[in-house]
Amino acid sequence: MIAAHDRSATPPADVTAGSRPQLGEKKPAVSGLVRLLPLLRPHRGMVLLAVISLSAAALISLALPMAVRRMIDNGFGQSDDGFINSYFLMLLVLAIALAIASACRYYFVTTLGERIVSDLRVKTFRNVTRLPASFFDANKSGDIASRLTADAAQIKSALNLAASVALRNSLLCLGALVMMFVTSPGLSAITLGAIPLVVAPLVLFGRSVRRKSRAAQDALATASAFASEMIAGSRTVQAFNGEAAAAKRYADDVEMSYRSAVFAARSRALLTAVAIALIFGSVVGVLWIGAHNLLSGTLSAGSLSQFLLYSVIAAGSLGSLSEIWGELAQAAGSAERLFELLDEDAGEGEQVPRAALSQPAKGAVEIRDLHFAYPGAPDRQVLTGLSMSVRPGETVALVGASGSGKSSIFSLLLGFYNNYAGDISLDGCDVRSTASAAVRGEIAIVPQDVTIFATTIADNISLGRPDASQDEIVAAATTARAHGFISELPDGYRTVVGERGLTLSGGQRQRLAIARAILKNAPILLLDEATASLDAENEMLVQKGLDELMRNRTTIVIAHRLATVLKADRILVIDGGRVIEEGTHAALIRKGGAYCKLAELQFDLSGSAALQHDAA
Ligand SMILES: Nc1ncnc2c1ncn2[C@@H]1O[C@H](COP(=O)(O)OP(=O)(O)OP(=O)(O)O)[C@@H](O)[C@H]1O
Repeated sequence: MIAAHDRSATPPADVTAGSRPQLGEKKPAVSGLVRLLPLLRPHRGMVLLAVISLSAAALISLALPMAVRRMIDNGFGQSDDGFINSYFLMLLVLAIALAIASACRYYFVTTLGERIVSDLRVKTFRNVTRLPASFFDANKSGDIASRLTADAAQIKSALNLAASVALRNSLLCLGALVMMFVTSPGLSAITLGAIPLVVAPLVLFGRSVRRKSRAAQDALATASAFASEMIAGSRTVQAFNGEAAAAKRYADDVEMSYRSAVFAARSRALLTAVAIALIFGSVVGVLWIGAHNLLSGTLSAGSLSQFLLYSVIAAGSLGSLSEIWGELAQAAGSAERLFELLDEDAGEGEQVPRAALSQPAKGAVEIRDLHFAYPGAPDRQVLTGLSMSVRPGETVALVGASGSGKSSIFSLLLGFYNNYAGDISLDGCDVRSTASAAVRGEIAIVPQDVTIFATTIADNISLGRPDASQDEIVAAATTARAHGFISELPDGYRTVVGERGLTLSGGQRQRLAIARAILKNAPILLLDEATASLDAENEMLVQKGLDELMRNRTTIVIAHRLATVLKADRILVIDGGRVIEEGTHAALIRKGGAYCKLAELQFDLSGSAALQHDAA
């Protein structure tokens, strides 16, 4: 029987909408580091302490030249012994105060930097975990990880080093300029005229450094993404003798990042040279005029010394500001990359939930006229008007050629993609207008490709119910026929499994996944059977676990074995993204249509000749 719901229809226009851009395709945000400021808000107390110690250190530094002037004009000029002694004592006290203030400045600013970057990492990661499947289709996991590590580290070092020095030098520069005016307005006016000449090239160069360092970070992220993929797949790489090719590709990527970094370094070096030459050139010029003023008697020796010291402070702090400017520009590139991740819209396409699932859930699934294309390949229709319904407690098997769209149905049921046309409902509730978490709470999935995390066996089983008791975990594992092998592990349920469960066999990983689904105890079960990799004993154990899991639940199973289709209440044959046949195994074999041909290929039907006879 051809599926009653099968309707040919041209796909609605919006099916192909929703193509998701890759990270880095967007225009860089101009806000840069300024966006870090709101992160300071929760740490106001610490900010205040940092500002106080910073200002204290700057004020003390600024007081020193005044002391020098008074000493030259009053102490040395009038050979006053007592005056010199008390001034030196005061200088010592100032030096100690400066040391304490500088230490506090370093401590508070560094701690703030660490705090902000930690907060930013946590916030960004939280957002990343909520992003839709289309985001992960379009972006490499290594690149995302590199933003959370390398870019965050870059921001931290800029904040720790540069922000502390930058703020201190800005204060010093400003204070020194004011004091220069107080000391000698004439000389200061000449100095002021030189400032735009110094600042303009710095700003211009800063922009180019930022662009170049962003390119270096992007290139490094590409290399890191490739490296983490290769490390994760190291067994496959080695089995195919692909080490040399992988190493070469990584070397090429790293070389690219090196070249971008050298480019950025060249710009920064040039920036530093230009800044120092401009700043000290103007200081020398101004002092030359000051020396002539001293000779003509319009300026005292003490005042010229004071002016000299202030101009050295101003020039020195401007000089280091130019270096820090480069560092800050580099960090702005990193901040941009991190904020891109933070700004990714986790709720893309998700409307405000209007519907709520009825409780207790019954487990009815209804799909009507579903059209769907993956956002990354909007021109390729994967589902083309698929309709199916599953009653509560029923077991439905999906069969079909590879690539016919079976797993895509699971992805849509779980709400991973919203850019489809047609209707999907659970217990009469539209999936798209129900909160994703509520929909996913009703579904347990055992995927073909089981994901096991590098944590304890117990944590792996309780993924869907972190609050489950040890007894519940053991009970689920026992039902899934996993308790036996877990008990033999060195630390039992507390054994930490290798990354992606590599220290476990394929069958053991699958039984853990079944235990995970049993513990979740959801009314709807999605099962992507995977038996090809299992030996007979493991297959039997996995099958027993699955049988327990399927009892009294709505089950949709992508069937890979004959035993499953024989047990299913109904079989749906999927072809080209729609249901083309529907019925029991016997009925479909009798019909001699698409299922009959598929079953001969997919399941070894030679052993079931009797069954075919029966059907006939
Ligand atoms: N994330 C994705 N982005 C783009 N295309 C995809 C994506 N996932 C699957 N596809 C494509 O969608 C089509 C249907 O894939 P699907 O995984 O649903 O098939 P399937 O019937 O489950 O196949 P199999 O039995 O081999 O697992 C395939 O052509 C596949 O290339």
